[in-house]
Amino acid sequence: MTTNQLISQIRKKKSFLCIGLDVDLNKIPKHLLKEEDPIFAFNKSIIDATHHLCVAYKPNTAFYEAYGLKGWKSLEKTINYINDKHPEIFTIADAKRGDIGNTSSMYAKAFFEDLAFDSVTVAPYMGKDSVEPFLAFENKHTILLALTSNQGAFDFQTKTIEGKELYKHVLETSKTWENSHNLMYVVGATKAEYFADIRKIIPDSFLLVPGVGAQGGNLHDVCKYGMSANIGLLINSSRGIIYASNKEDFAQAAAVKASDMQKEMEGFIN
Ligand SMILES: O=c1ccn([C@@H]2O[C@H](COP(=O)(O)O)[C@@H](O)[C@H]2O)c(=O)[nH]1
Repeated sequence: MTTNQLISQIRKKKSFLCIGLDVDLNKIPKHLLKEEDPIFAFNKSIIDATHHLCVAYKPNTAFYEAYGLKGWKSLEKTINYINDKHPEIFTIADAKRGDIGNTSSMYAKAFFEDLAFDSVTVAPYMGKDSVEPFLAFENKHTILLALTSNQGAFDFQTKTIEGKELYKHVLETSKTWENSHNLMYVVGATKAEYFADIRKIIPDSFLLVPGVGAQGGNLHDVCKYGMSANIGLLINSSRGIIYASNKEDFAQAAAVKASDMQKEMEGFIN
């Protein structure tokens, strides 16, 4: 998917909501456990109930890898279902990959070719040659971890090196890499006070923003300080939406939560 297609979808739906599909068999409604593939059955119901309210879905691969081969099959069925039924929706494999170039190329093939995701999250720690193999895929997007939503972000990412915080080095240096137009960045909603500085370095790039809801981040502040001329935000909520109810009405309850967020977002789109 091109960035322009993503922007058109945002303007059409008046939403920049990304729903995180982080499926935990201990949290889904009990009646689904008798299905042949409970994870896919859960995702299908959530997608059917929310696709008109969001512009992106983000399965975190950990929640599928934890169930071995069966989990990976559920992930494959989920991405195929989204791509078949709602090809306009942007898909994110939250896998946080990155390795020596030779290995990164295989990660990129796995997520962009085999699973046909539009984007994958990648850790910047191993540098240019670990990220460029992902960037080589045109109309696929590499979402680099810049300033994450967790407390541990302060261990390294905000430390000053040569007069500048590490996350700023990540933003500035990554802009010089080949095919950097295919980059987006992860910035946590819990770090709203950093958005103005971040926008000085990357005014137009899309930011994937996790951390609203369950982690305490605030949608209003993220929009106020993080929005670009072309919106430039994908705000993710996972647990806050998909576990709104653990009863038979779980999909409708998820749609109500997603609709509340979409309505708040609508106010920021002109
Ligand atoms: O900085 C980061 C990067 C990724 N995540 C992931 O996003 C979702 C958040 O889930 P919630 O239930 O809405 O808290 C999850 O998959 C994280 O692994 C993040 O939270 N922060």
